[in-house]
Amino acid sequence: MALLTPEDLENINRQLQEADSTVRRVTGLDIKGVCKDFYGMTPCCEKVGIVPVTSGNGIIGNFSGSLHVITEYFGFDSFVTAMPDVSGYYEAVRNGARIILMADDNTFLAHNLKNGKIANNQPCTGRIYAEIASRYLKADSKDVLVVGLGKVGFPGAAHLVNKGFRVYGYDSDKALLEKTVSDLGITLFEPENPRKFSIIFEATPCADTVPEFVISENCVISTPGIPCAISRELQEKYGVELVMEPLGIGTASMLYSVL
Ligand SMILES: NC(=O)C1=CN([C@@H]2O[C@H](COP(=O)(O)OP(=O)(O)OC[C@H]3O[C@@H](n4cnc5c(N)ncnc54)[C@H](O)[C@@H]3O)[C@@H](O)[C@H]2O)C=CC1
Ligand SMILES: NCCC[C@@H](N)C(=O)NCCCC[C@H](N)C(=O)O
Repeated sequence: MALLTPEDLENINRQLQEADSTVRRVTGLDIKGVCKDFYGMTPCCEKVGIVPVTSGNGIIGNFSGSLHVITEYFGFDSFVTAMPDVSGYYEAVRNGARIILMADDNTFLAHNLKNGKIANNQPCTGRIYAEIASRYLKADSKDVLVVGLGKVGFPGAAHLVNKGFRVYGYDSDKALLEKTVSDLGITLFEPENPRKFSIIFEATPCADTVPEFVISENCVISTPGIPCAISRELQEKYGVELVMEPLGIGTASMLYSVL
């Protein structure tokens, strides 16, 4: 899995605010409003214990601190434990955490100790970015292009199929693409038969994966993928609404899903 870097998380509060204003333009709701509508739940100051984890590549400098900013932004009462790992988990529970947030190099989870619900960041991220894309107020059809059908992209594509969108899928892994087309009953997107989309959802660990010939004027590109799926130049040339943020929207989706 491509790991976050401290640079990705710089000034997370500003990144979150910018993403929120884009989501408002795209959907008419802020991120909180989309989460509330999507999950049918509203937080009421649940206490969130954030536990740093030292395994694998170890602690990412501002990861826990960013989660503290993010949880507070979405109306939760959160704290980062002084200790990491098992001691940190113990500390979180002893200090009254109702929801635990913690991540190693492979899994980022939210666990509600009271109702037993547990969430994984990858599917939660895919679904919420797909949900935001599906609510685009200026969409010209129900056709959606999905680029990247992995642990984030596949759940997002499945969500769009369930919502009745016509999903055109593309992934550089041909075997995965073929299997996903048959599993989800989506349409294989063939770059040799170019067409434009007003809704695009991207979830790959590569830059510039969305080619110019699929971008329509004022389209929405909803993309958790890091680095960015299009250049700043293309974004400005087509007036693209770019929904992109490195951690907060996916974390909000996890938290709402365990309420
Ligand atoms: N913003 C956020 O909150 C989050 C962002 N991410 C990011 O989302 C991205 C995807 O994560 P995962 O789904 O876990 O990775 P993954 O490795 O499971 O899936 C990525 C998929 O993209 C495909 N791909 C790679 N390059 C491509 C290209 N040039 N064109 C088309 N397809 C291409 C791969 O074949 C793979 O199927 C990563 O960059 C990850 O860091 C992940 C979780 C949360
Ligand atoms: N964008 C959300 C998905 C994050 C994921 N790609 C990642 O970097 N996971 C590694 C997190 C490691 C955290 C570390 N163990 C700590 O606790 O600081």
